[in-house]
Amino acid sequence: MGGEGGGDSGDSVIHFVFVHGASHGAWCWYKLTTLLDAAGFKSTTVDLTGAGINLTDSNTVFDPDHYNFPLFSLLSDLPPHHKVILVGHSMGGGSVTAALCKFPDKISMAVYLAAYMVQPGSASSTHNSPMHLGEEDIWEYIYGEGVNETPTGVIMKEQFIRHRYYSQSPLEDVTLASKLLRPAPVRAFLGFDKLSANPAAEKIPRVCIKTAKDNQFSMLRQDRMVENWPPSQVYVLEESDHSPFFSVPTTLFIYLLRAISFLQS
Ligand SMILES: CC[C@H]1c2cc3[nH]c4c(c3C)C(=O)[C@H](C(=O)OC)c4c3nc(cc4[nH]c(cc(n2)[C@@H]1C)c(C(C)=O)c4C)[C@@H](C)[C@@H]3CCC(=O)O
Repeated sequence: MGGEGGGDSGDSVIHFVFVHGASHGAWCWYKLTTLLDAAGFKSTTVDLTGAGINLTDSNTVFDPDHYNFPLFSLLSDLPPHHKVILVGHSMGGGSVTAALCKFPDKISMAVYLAAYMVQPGSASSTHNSPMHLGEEDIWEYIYGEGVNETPTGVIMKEQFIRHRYYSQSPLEDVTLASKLLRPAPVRAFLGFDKLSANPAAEKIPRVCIKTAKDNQFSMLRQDRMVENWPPSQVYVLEESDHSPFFSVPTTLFIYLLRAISFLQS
């Protein structure tokens, strides 16, 4: 787990839990959690299995439940009646949806930030995927089980990182991220669209925050996700690249506060 902030551990405080995207870790939320903690909210960031400072080799993570385990364990350890606002970035949206299905009574709102938002039980197929294995030359694959097998890991090639992930972000953050990104578990991701339909998960309000200057996840693709599984609120971060936690942390902070103002108390 990445870390926790906020002095008050009581049930009354609004608690955000942040889930990183592919190759990222709890570290990527440092600006946003600083803002939230200073404003009196509680924030928790998680390192999924094989990410951030989690010690597992991501090439051994084949299953979504194994990948999501640190998030599931955090949610299952919450005190009774304590609910969190779950925020997922990019492929972290898949982990958020899995958590909605497994712990619907622990989540008051799910926020998808430039994120994978696919309805559980909707028959998706890899030909709809914006990222086929081998589709573009921007990815470095790791074949942990041999070259004739499905890759076990994937990471963006160094020369594409700045443009694709962080084009509008401060250079210091690009430098930091370049040193911290780790291979992502391809096989666990391939299981993300296998969730069954879940009526309890459908009842939880979902918010989509789109990123307009995103060179990784185009607005067209983001719009398609919203059309396919309409959320209750949609926001657009006009000046954001794929990584709003670096490029526009203050606007993101304001949008999160606006989103939660619609929660029933
Ligand atoms: C191994 C294929 C697997 C997959 C991997 C993957 N997806 C993203 C990354 C990787 C390695 C990223 O780095 C990026 C991200 O998380 O940035 C931090 C990814 C995205 N994936 C998205 C949507 C999306 N992905 C898939 C499928 C896969 N991604 C494979 C299972 C789907 C579908 C329908 O199958 C969808 C909708 C976005 C949230 C981001 C950006 C995607 C892009 O490259 O346009």
